[in-house]
Formats: sequence, C-alpha cells, structure tokens
Amino acid sequence: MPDVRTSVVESVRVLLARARASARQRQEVTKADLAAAQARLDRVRQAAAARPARAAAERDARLAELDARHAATLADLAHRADLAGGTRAPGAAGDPWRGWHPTPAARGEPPDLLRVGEVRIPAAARGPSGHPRPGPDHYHTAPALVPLLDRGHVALVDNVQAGGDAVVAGLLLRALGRTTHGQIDITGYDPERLGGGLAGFAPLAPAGLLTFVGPGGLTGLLDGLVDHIRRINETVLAGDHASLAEMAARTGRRPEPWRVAVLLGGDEPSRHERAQLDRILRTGAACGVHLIVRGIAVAEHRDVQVIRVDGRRAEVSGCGSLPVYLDDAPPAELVTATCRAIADRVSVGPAPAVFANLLPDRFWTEHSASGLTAPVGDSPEGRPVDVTLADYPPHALIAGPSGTGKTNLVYAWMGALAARYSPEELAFYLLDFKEGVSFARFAPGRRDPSWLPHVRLVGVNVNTDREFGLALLRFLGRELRRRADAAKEHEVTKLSELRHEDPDGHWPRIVAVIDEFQVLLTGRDTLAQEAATLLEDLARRGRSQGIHLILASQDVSGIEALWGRPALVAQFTLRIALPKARRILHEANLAAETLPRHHAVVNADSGAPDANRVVRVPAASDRRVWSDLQHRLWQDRPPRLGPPRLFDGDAVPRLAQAPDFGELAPGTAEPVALLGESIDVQAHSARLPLTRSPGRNLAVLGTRVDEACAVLAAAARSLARQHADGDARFSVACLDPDAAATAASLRADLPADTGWYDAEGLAALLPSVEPDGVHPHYIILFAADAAAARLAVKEGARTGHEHLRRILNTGPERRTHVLGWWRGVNRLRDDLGGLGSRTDAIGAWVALDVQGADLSGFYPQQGGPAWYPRPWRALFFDRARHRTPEVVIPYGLGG
Ligand SMILES: Nc1ncnc2c1ncn2[C@@H]1O[C@H](COP(=O)(O)OP(=O)(O)OP(=O)(O)O)[C@@H](O)[C@H]1O
Repeated sequence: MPDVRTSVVESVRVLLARARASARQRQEVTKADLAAAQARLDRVRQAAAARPARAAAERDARLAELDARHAATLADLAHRADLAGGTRAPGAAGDPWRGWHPTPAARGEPPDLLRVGEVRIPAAARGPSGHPRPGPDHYHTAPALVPLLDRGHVALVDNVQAGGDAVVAGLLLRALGRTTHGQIDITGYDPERLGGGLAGFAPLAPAGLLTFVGPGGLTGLLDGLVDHIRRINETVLAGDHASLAEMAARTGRRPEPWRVAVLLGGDEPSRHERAQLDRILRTGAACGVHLIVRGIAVAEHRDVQVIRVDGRRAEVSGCGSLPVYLDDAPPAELVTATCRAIADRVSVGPAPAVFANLLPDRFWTEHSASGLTAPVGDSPEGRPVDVTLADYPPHALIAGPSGTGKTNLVYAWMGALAARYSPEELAFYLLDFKEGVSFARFAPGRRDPSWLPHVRLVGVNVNTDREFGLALLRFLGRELRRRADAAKEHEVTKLSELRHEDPDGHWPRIVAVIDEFQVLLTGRDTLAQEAATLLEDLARRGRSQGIHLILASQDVSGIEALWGRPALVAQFTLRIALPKARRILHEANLAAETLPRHHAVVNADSGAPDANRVVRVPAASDRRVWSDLQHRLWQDRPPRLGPPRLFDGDAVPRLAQAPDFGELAPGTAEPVALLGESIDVQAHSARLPLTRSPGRNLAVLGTRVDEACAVLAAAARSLARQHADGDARFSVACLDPDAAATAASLRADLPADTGWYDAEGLAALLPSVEPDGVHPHYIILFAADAAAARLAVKEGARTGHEHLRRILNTGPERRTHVLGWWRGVNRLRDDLGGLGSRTDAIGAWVALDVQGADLSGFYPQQGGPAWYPRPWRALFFDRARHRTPEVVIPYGLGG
C-alpha cells in the first residue's frame, strides 16, 4: 500500500514537472489531478484502516511519513500555483478589486490570462485520529484564471443570475484594464435584459468602444465577426503571421483591436447562426475575436473555457474538478469610472502611430536611382504607407490649416527618407517662410552640434527675405542645367540613366522643401514672377533630373497662388491633405473634411478620390525623438560632408566668418570691396570690384548710422586685406559723431599710416589728392554731407566740392576711389553739383532707408528700383555689373 501512495505522490510530481515544462499553462489540470490523488489517498487510508491491528503501528508510522511528505508537496504545489497565477495574470488581470486600476500590457506583451476567482486545494491537515482531514479552514488557494484575449472564448453555464453577472463584468473589466485604451471593441447582445447585463459599461458606448445589438441582431453580429476574421486573415496576417498575438510579439505592432462579443442568452440560434458561432469559436482567437457566451449552448472546443456557475462556487473547465470560488463582481462605481476614463482618452483621438516604426532595421541600404520611397505613417490597419517621389509622382503639395501637423509630417517623411538613403543618394534643401525656426534643428546649433548629413541648406526666418527663396530656386535651376548637360554628354535623358552611365558621379536626388511657399509668390512684383517661372521650370524638368519639390502651405491662398498657373500645379501629382485642408484634393474629394487629428490623406493621383490613402502620422516633432535619429545618422556621416549652410534671416552675419573674406590676400590685381552678405545659397559676399575705370566709387545712402558704418567698414577692411603694408593708402574722414566709434575702430584695423580727418582736415586733404595710378588710395567718408558747409569754401582756386568731384570723376582710373556715406540722396546730389548734374561718377551705391523712387537719378531705368527699406537690409547696385539691384545684409559691427 505505501507503494501505491508513493506512486500517487510520484505521479503528482510528474504532473508538476509537466505543468512546469509547459510553462505552467496547464496548472489547473495539475490541480485537478492533485485533487484526484488526494481522493485516492483517502481511499487508500480507508482500506488501510481495515487491516489487522498488528500492522497498524507500522502503517501509522508510514502513513504519517507519507502524510508529511504529501502535505509538503501539496503546499509547495499550491504555493507555486499561486505564484504562477500572479505571473500569468499580472496587474489588472488578477488584482483584487480593492485598489484595482488598469495596467495595460506593454507594446508587444500579451495580455495573458484573466482571473475569475480562486481555486481551493484542500490541505493535508490531520484530524483528531491523526488522519488527514481536509476542511474549510485547511485549504491552499491559487488564482482561477481563464484565457480570453488572443487565446479563446468563455462559455458560462449558470442558473443563478448574480454569479454569472459577476463573471461577465469581472472578465470585461479585467480585459479593458489589461489593454491599451481603445484597443478593445465590445459588442453586447442582451435580448432579454436589453443591455441591462452590461449597464455599467455604458460609458464606453459614446466613444464607440461598446455597441449594443438589438434582439434581432445576432445574425448580423456573428456575420460581422466572421467577416472581420476573414479580412484579418487575408489582409493583416496575410500569410506572414499565424495570429495577431504572434504579429504583435514579433513586430511590436497590433494593427487590429480585440473584438469581444458578449452574448447574453436569447432564442435558440438558427442553423446559420450556430454555424457562424462555431466558425468564430474555431478561428476567432488568432484574429483577436472572442466570445463570452451565456445562456447559449456552444460546442466543445479546445479554445472554449466552460464555467459552470453555482452561486459563488463554480467549476472551470481548465481547473479540473477543483472547486473555484468566484470573485465578487467589481464595484459598480469602479466599472463606470474606469469606462468613463477610457472613453475620455479614446475620444481625444486614436493611439498615435510611432515614429520608430518608420525607420528601417538597417540604415542607408536603399538606392535612389529610380526614385525615393519611404513611409510617412501607418494605415488605419497598421501597415506602413509608402510615399514615392520619382518620375511619377515627381513633386508634392502638402496642405492643412495651421497646427494640423504639416511640419510634423515633413519631419516624419524626412526621417524615414534619411534613414533609408545615404547622403550620397539624397540631399535636402529646406526653406521655411514661417516665422520661427522649425528647420533649424537640422543644422548645428549652440545646444546640439549635430546636423542631418543629407541637409545642404537650411533657410529659417526668411519670411521677409523672399530673395532667399528666389536664390534657392536659381541655385536649383543651375543644378538642373548641370544635370541636364551631364545627361546630354552621356547621351541619356534621365537621372536613372545618367547614374547608370556615370556610376562614379555624385548625383543624389535632391528634395527641396519649401514651407509656406506662397510667401514667395505673393506680391505681384518681378521677384514673384521670376520665382513662379523658375518654379514652373523646375517642376517640369526637375522630375527627370532627380530634383523634387515639396511645397507646404497653410491655407487656400498658398494653393491659389499656384492655381493661376495650371501647368505648374499639374506637375504636383502627389497631394497630401491634413485634416480640413481645402482645395488640395480634387473638388469632389472630401476626405480631408472628416480626417481625425494627426491623420493625413496621401493621394498620388492629383487628388482623385479613388487614390486616397489615409495615414496615421506619428509624432516626429519631439526633439528627443528626432535627435536620437539625427545623432545616429550624424555619427555615420561621410567625412567629406560639412555642416549645411544655415541662412537665418534674423541673424547678422560677420565679415570675419565670411568665406569670401577668408579668401582675400595681398597681391590682388583687381581689389574688391566686400559690402555685406548676398542673400544667396552659398553665403557669398556682395562684391564691388574697384577697377581702374570711371565711376568705381561707392555711395552709401540713408540715415541709418549703424548700417552705413557697417557697409563702409566692411568695404575698407576687405580692401585692406588685399594690400601689403605700405602698398595702399587709406584716408578716413569721420564727420558725424555717431559714427566716430566705428570709424575709430576701423582706423585701428587699417595700416598705421592711415590718415584721419575731420571737416577741416578733409577740406585740406582733398586738394592735395593727386592720384599716381600706381598706389591705390581709398578715401573713406563717414557722413560726407556733414562737411558740405566747409567744402563749399574755396581752397585756392576751387571749392572742396570741386576737388571732391575731380577725385570722383578722375580718381578711379588712377586707382583712387571714394567710398562715402551720404545721409540722403539729395545731399549726395548737392555734393555732385545739384539737380541736373552728372551722376555717373557714382558707379555703385548701397541704399538703406531710401525709397526706390528717390534713387531714380542713379538708376538706369525710369522710376528707380523697387525697394521698400527694411531693417538691416540694403539694396546694392553696381552699374557696371547689375541688371537689377541685389539685396544684401550688412556685416555686423564689432568683429
Ligand atoms: N502626428 C502627430 N502626432 C502627435 N503630435 C503631432 C502630430 N502632428 C503634429 N503634432 C503636434 O501638433 C503641433 C502642430 O504641428 P505642426 O507644427 O507640424 O503643424 P503645422 O501644420 O506645421 O502648423 P503651422 O502651419 O502653424 O506651423 C505640434 O506641437 C506637433 O508636435
């Protein structure tokens, strides 16, 4: 007999080993077996009691020993079962209702099992006779868990209403608490109590998370679920994954919600309904479709847990014959409060897509010869939505009212592209006409020295500097010609062919992004006209040369600016509409109207309704999210790639940092005065060559002292850099005390023999200037007009003005140049001899706060140039070189 007992315990051990080996999944079965072993043991004991008395002592001793071992094993098993239960039903899946709160499973983590009560395992306690005696105070407990989400279905068989209600409510609440808000769709079919059975969950209904189906609706409900299963199998799992759970574990993405249908009684299902029920029970779990059925008999299936409820007690099929004591129903207020909180969260919007999902496993593996393809977000089913720029579609228009996420979408798209294509394959040129610095993050900054290696140019705060937009278009136009010429040379027409013919050439695809591009095209001036013409040319011919434009705009006006040019618009076949964007899609295409927040409609067919693809756009604006990616790419940048050119319209450039200044050296045959920074792509300086020809003088015009001083000082400093000591003569006259500090600091930087004059000194200097044609002499006049009274006085036979005019007229040919500042155009005219006098001695001028019309006397075209003065900008015109004047930014004073 002891052998039998030993074997009983042994078999329990085996059961335990199996249970552990199968990841404790079948622990409930083990418990059942254990209970059976317990029963067998009792029977053995009874049999043993009938044995002759002389065996009793020995028997008792052995029994006692067995009992002790058995009790220890049982306690150990029960303890482990309890622990295992805690692991398999963590947090909201198993916590007691007191203090319960949702604890959604992490991304990719399975929601696992749900607790319905506790299993009671009788302990091997001893009665007064010394025999073991199971009793209510002598049992071990372990959680009774049932598989639902991703695992199966639950069928309740009960007579007593209250117990079953508690199980349904408990299961639903725990399921809601274990999943991310809004990831479960519940459908209630409760024909007898018309939804009363799920009343506490009603707050989920307005958020669309709970739907009630009326008494006649069972067929439709089951048909709908079967359809979901079919669709998910066909299009979501698509043969790549066995189940949504496996897909989530492997990819971290779960594109479909769980669908739980709660069927609470009703008439006997029809044959069709029963067939559909069976289909769902067989195939639903893999697709996240689950049933909680009560009062409807369902076929036995391994995915179905049957709970036979009898008041507080129940038998749960997974727990064998061990009794289960059901938990109380969750408190009504806990149910409603939880549901309300979930509904509130969901109403705010769907769970956002994730930026990391746009990035490939391995960076820089794609080739751009035939185009650029990258996702901008997920489809509502969770699949990446790829967007292509290639021969077709070549260019994109993005539209959406302010704050709908255009910039964010551009970031997401750029991130996805930059991670796929190396800087050899892709180059970005970025321009933001909005106030603010949204693209500045791509260039090195004070806080973060990294940059996005693909970016060659960033223009920020350019809202008043439309010239910079024009400069970018001109630059791209030149690049287009360069590519077209290279293609011609290789006897091909397209970038893909050129790359094939010239595999060693550097021909990345160029993507130029212009945010708020309409700023460039507004204003019916020559600038807008030239910009539109350039844009049209780029749009038309850029497609085959790998130059792609992405234009973004807030409102209709931007699009309208283009609309006047149908040929231009037609090239932008890729349209991206953010919520409530207007006129970007086809007229009959209203998809953007109903788009939720952080979504976009991507349409690669000029907005035709059939080509709509809805995209959930991830948050890519967050600096941390972005800088992680940027740093990775920056670390791997090709060594030859320097930082991008950053043009910041709010920044004041420095002469000392100007590339053109750095290149100046003594010995230049033809000295050049640098006047300020040109508004162009390469940060060149505006140059005034001081050749030996008539008119090579400079007049700076206007009342703004700092800017005038800045221009003159830059000119003088740059000239000084081109002459060895003693090679050239500098004379500085400062006639306005406000300019004294600048003039003095300039003088300190010029050769030691630089002359320094006031009005009196200037009057004495001018008659003595006799150009020798060998040594250059630069006469720098700060506020020349302030000396007018003194220069009007004769010095010998001539007035100071006459000497000045002599120098202006004849000096340049003999290497003597006047670089002067006059505080008004008329004052310059007066110094030149008054109205009607010749102005050609002033071959170049820089206008500050001077109206264009006032410059007409110094400008070849009637009416003067179009110039509306603005702070720290100047208009530079050189008769010898300019057709139209150029806007320059004076270099900052002080270094
Ligand atoms: N898909 C998204 N997910 C999360 N947050 C987003 C998303 N798109 C935009 N946002 C956030 O919304 C705000 C506005 O976005 P964004 O600046 O991109 O809009 P915009 O259309 O460019 O606006 P504006 O035209 O005024 O510049 C930002 O704070 C951004 O972080």
